[in-house]
Amino acid sequence: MKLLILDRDGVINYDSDAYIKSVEEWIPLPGSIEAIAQLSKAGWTVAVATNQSGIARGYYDIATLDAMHERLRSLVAQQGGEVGLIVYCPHGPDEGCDCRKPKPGMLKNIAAHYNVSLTNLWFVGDSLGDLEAAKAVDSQPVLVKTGKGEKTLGKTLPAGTLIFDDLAAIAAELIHN
Ligand SMILES: O=P(O)(O)OC[C@@H](O)[C@H]1O[C@@H](OP(=O)(O)O)[C@@H](O)[C@@H](O)[C@@H]1O
Ligand SMILES: [Mg+2]
Ligand SMILES: [Zn+2]
Repeated sequence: MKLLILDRDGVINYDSDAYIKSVEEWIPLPGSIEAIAQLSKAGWTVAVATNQSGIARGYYDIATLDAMHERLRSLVAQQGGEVGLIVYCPHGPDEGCDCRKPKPGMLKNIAAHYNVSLTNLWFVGDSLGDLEAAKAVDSQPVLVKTGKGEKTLGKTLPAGTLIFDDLAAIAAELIHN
């Protein structure tokens, strides 16, 4: 099956150093909803793996997070597509969980859900931790320049990292090649 895993903040929606704390603050990046819908209609399953330490920090609750993801699903459905499994890490950096990126726990979870190999599976992110999570399980790290991507570009990237301007460019590449 054609499975693509996306980071959320900075890839699908605008990110903020103050966290995305409400549905109102959850604003899709230009072209991202269309890109997901087009990928979905082209036979791709689009899943999401997102760190949400704002839960542990008390900035917002699970119900609010679920409402953001319902909004994402609704917007993509309005364009004739659908969003696959959305997995999040609600823990803080000091809790030592197995799911917080750069650990690959969420990627493993999603691959197991769909019963597919992680090898060379594209994982799209804007932060170095996203790319490192992909590398840790021999998936393909893919950096977008949106969100924190431009800043991440200045760091040492995992070997073989692919770089795209945004999610729309990735959709064009995957659908037309
Ligand atoms: O990019 P994804 O994984 O979808 O989500 C990132 C968010 O959970 C937040 O992650 C935080 O990092 P810390 O969790 O505080 O290290 C900060 O980078 C925030 O700016 C950001 O909104
Ligand atoms: Mg991000
Ligand atoms: Zn976690």
